[in-house]
Amino acid sequence: MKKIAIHWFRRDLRITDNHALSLALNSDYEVLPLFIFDKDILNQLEDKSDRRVDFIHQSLQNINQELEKYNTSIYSFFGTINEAFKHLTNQYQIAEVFCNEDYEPSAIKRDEEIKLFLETQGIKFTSVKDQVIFAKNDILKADQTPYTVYTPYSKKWKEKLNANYFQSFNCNLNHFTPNSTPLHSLQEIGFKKTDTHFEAPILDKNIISNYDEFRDYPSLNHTTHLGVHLRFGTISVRKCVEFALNHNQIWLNELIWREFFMQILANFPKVQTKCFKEKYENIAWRNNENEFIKWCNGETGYPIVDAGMRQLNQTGFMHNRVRMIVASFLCKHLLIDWRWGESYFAQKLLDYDLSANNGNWQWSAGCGCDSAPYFRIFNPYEQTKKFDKELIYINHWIPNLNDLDYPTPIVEHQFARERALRIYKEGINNTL
Ligand SMILES: Cc1cc2nc3c(=O)[nH]c(=O)nc-3n(C[C@H](O)[C@H](O)[C@H](O)COP(=O)(O)OP(=O)(O)OC[C@H]3O[C@@H](n4cnc5c(N)ncnc54)[C@H](O)[C@@H]3O)c2cc1C
Repeated sequence: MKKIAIHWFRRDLRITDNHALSLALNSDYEVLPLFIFDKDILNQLEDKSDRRVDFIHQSLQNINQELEKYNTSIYSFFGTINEAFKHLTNQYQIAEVFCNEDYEPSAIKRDEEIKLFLETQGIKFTSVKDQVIFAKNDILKADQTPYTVYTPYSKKWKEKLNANYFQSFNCNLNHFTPNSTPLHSLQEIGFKKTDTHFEAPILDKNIISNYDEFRDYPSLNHTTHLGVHLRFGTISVRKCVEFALNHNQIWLNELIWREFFMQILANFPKVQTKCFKEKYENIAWRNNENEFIKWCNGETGYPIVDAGMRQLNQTGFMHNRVRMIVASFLCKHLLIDWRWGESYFAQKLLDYDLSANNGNWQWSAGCGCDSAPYFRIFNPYEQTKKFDKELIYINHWIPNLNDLDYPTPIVEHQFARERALRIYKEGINNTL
């Protein structure tokens, strides 16, 4: 049997400018493209119409359409990662497995285990940087410790950047091994098609060039919606960074925030469950379940909060400005533990990413690295005046705003603000 190499697709669902794929295709072996529908992950998803699974499935179908021209297709496996590699090592003579690095703690553990298993079989495991420009240890302070404040991190990030970092990786698509096994259907893996239409990833010059001017107004929808594509690698971050450099520095800053939070999670994995600033663990959250349900359903009686939550529930997306408002509202106005909100977003967001979600929730709650100070409490009414003055966004998501059945405010703003200030202060001082 001829020896082959495997390219294991994970968060890199594209066949151009893909680092690990380019290495595999340049190796001495023909390459089998692999995707594993990982039961350990899929079983955790309660909603069988999960938009992320649909997105992944559609992206794999798109890749297969391209691969057809090269007489191959993705070899899909439905099971656990261990089962997949046991099966593959029985089925094929594998010389090497290539993949792109994934920096989430559970993925790091998974990759270490698979690497060990493959090595016992005499198979090399090669994993390389692809989803970021700078990974965990690439941008460090002079004393070789990680940055925990964004501004100096981003300054160093920009100083270090040069054209080599965003050079495209050439993928020689003629070097695949033939394969004709069909992709598992959504049904076969226990999921359903959703009603979401996924736009192809586009670096839209109009949106990006004017990003700084319009990005904060939710009704204008003037952001790129590339979050999901960066999350699953259907666009290359190198292309995005190159485009940002040429068109808009503020948009570049957003891409750097993404990497900032990724290196925070990788260097401080405790943030996955704990406040970055430990003293915030002592806040006496009220954690009222009924209020939480109202927040989730967009029934707080605060129109900008409710509009955001309804947008999230109906589409899987929420505008960044509104994400900040609803998160602040949950933690400060309702005094509900940020982890509850984080976990709700994790279920619903199409662009859900552990590091960005966690980092931004901790930022909003005041307990994260480089957070908004705890006494900065967004006033939802003032935010509306500034960013949705004509109520266009609100009216879109709450057509019955003026009807009698629209709820009255769940809590009075000034009262909630003072309560939050008191409870936060008491919590933080508890440990001094
Ligand atoms: C409470 C809260 C939770 C969030 N959860 C997530 C999440 O799970 N996944 C996620 O990708 N972003 C998250 N964000 C950040 C931000 O809201 C989204 O990245 C952005 O709204 C996505 O829209 P877009 O793709 O049009 O991005 P654009 O505004 O066009 O920005 C381009 C890209 O830059 C990155 N980016 C932008 N802002 C941030 C940021 N503040 N932190 C990290 N990366 C950023 C994203 O990859 C984004 O797609 C969260 C923000 C808040 C306040």
